[in-house]
Amino acid sequence: MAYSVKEIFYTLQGEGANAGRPSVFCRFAGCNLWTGREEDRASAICKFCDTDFIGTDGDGGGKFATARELAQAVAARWPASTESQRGKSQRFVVCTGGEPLLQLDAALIAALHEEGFVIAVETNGTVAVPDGIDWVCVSPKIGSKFIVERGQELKLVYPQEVDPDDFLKLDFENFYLQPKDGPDAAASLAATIDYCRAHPAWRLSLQTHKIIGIR
Ligand SMILES: C[S@@+](CC[C@H](N)C(=O)[O-])C[C@H]1O[C@@H](n2cnc3c(N)ncnc32)[C@H](O)[C@@H]1O
Ligand SMILES: Nc1nc2[nH]cc(C(=O)O)c2c(=O)[nH]1
Ligand code: SF4
Ligand SMILES: [Mg+2]
Repeated sequence: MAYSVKEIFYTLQGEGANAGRPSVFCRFAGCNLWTGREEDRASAICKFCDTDFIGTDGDGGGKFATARELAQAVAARWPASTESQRGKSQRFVVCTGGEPLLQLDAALIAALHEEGFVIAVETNGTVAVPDGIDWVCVSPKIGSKFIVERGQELKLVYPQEVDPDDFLKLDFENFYLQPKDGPDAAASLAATIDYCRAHPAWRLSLQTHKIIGIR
């Protein structure tokens, strides 16, 4: 199948349990919870998205005809001079979007593994997770049909119209609350800090890339 990719870039994972880890980000175009157009935001299921995921015109973006071609484009972003530290490749790719699981399939998972990558995904939890992904981060959106009940990391944007503790029964290794960025960012941060202090099963996830001014 062909893949539509907004952008591919090398940065540090900013969020959650892998914050600080050098990573290639592969941002797929398109989402099932918002068109990405501002005029549709108010009527979207997911209304607080901070990302431009429309089209394939970003840095390193494009339409890729095969899994192998896309995996090679991801690998080309990993700096060659850093190969094999501490006796092994540190190659790490974060598949995000948009909603990456609308496109990430078995062929692409195999091709990224062949290129030596550990594969992480950032997903909204409405699409079944294919086998073989190494790190699954699920970020539920209230109002959507949530189906992914296990993974490495549940990262809930806060506040939303839900009690976060309702998610603690699910089978995740890490539970993070991430303050909702946007017009009420300061209030969201304060509320998130309060919630974590009162409910210590949760840890604070800051969007550190925004704080330090990288992508
Ligand atoms: C842009 S989404 C793409 C992946 C997937 N569609 C999802 O929602 O998980 C990547 C991450 O950014 C988070 N995010 C999006 N908008 C945000 C905002 N305004 N404030 C904080 N986190 C946000 C999402 O919840 C998700 O964890
Ligand atoms: N540095 C950095 N870390 C991130 N973690 C999740 C992101 C995303 O948009 O999925 C993101 C992003 O856009 N940049
Ligand atoms: S589900 Fe993810 S990509 Fe889609 S609109 Fe929401 S935050 Fe953005
Ligand atoms: Mg982002």
